[in-house]
Amino acid sequence: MLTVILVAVAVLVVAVVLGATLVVPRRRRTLPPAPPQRPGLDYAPGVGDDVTVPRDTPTRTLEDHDLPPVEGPAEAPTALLERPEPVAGRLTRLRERLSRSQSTLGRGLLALLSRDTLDEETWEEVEDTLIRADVGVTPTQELVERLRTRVRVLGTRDPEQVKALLREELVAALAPELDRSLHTSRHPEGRPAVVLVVGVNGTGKTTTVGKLARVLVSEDRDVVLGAADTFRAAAADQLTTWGDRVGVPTVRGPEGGDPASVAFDALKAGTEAEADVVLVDTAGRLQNKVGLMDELGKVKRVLERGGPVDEVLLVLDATTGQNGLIQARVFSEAVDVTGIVLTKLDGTAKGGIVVAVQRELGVPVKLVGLGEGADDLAPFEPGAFVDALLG
Ligand SMILES: Nc1nc2c(ncn2[C@@H]2O[C@H](COP(=O)(O)OP(=O)(O)OP(=O)(O)O)[C@@H](O)[C@H]2O)c(=O)[nH]1
Repeated sequence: MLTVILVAVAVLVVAVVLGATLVVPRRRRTLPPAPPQRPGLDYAPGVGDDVTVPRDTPTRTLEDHDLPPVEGPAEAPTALLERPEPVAGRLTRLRERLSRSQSTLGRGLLALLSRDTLDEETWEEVEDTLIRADVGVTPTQELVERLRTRVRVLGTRDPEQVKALLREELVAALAPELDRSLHTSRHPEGRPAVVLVVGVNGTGKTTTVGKLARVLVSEDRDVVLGAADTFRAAAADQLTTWGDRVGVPTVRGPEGGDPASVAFDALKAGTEAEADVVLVDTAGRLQNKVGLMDELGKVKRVLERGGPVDEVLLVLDATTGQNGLIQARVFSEAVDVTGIVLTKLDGTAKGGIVVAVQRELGVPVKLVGLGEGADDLAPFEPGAFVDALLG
């Protein structure tokens, strides 16, 4: 019994001691003092507050932050634009290419004229060489006749002098007196100049519009492009790419849409943007003459609402020779061509097509394409062209 009483007392004592240890600290346990409020972090600092209270976390660097994803181009779009070469510097470079590709004509003529005897047979060979170079029969006969007379009158066979005479006659055959300037200036009454570019698909029409846009941009002109070649969707894409490269907007329509409506929209956009010039690319399929006339006539009429179209440029591929002349004839009946662009002169050993086509249409070659490079379009200059031909 005593043992039981002792155990009970011991249990009671242990319970009291444990309870005391558990209760006392709990009663004493109070919340830790609140950290001081930090001006600038926990509340807006007032006068007299120490704003240099150190922050509670280390300062994060830019690398530690999760930055939002960049939308759009990382650089300003203008930084991506190409700077077209100035036209003035082009001709020398292009001349080299021309003289390389066409050296056969110049070299052939000079070799013939340097022969010991300039007999009938030699003059016939000179004629054949010029005709093979696409100069055309009548212009060739006229040229050779004049040259023969001058060589006889001169009475000399000095190669340099004969070469100088040949140069003069070739330049004369290219009608250097023709006005080859491009009318691309904004009109005083506040409307943009309008340039309509026509030609058979594949002649380099779209490429020429793109290159011409670059020429104009290099001259600080504000340009708007109209992709009225709705026949081939890729043509509009191609033109848009050309424009984008130099910051020129392109107005386009749905594939197979009305080319005249695209031309209208392009002119409207150009007028609203106060552009200097609107360049309009066309499809000009040669499916038949009536269809071509209808299509180009409609496009031209729409563009003429504000005033006459400033330039109608016919693009011809120099490598197609006589075929180019047939195209020239058909197009000139459909629209009043004001200038010719002869492309791919770099791809032909000929060059006489310039003479033939000017004669055919009575309008000047104003521009020549001398390669696939973006700035391989040069103003046509008879003297420089003949120098390149003669090497
Ligand atoms: N070598 C050379 N190639 C050229 C020249 N001009 C254009 N080309 C090339 O000729 C091909 C046809 O050019 P495009 O501009 O597409 O011809 P297009 O007449 O507009 O034809 P569509 O767009 O179908 O109407 C392209 O591969 C051009 O790079 C040039 O002066 N020299």
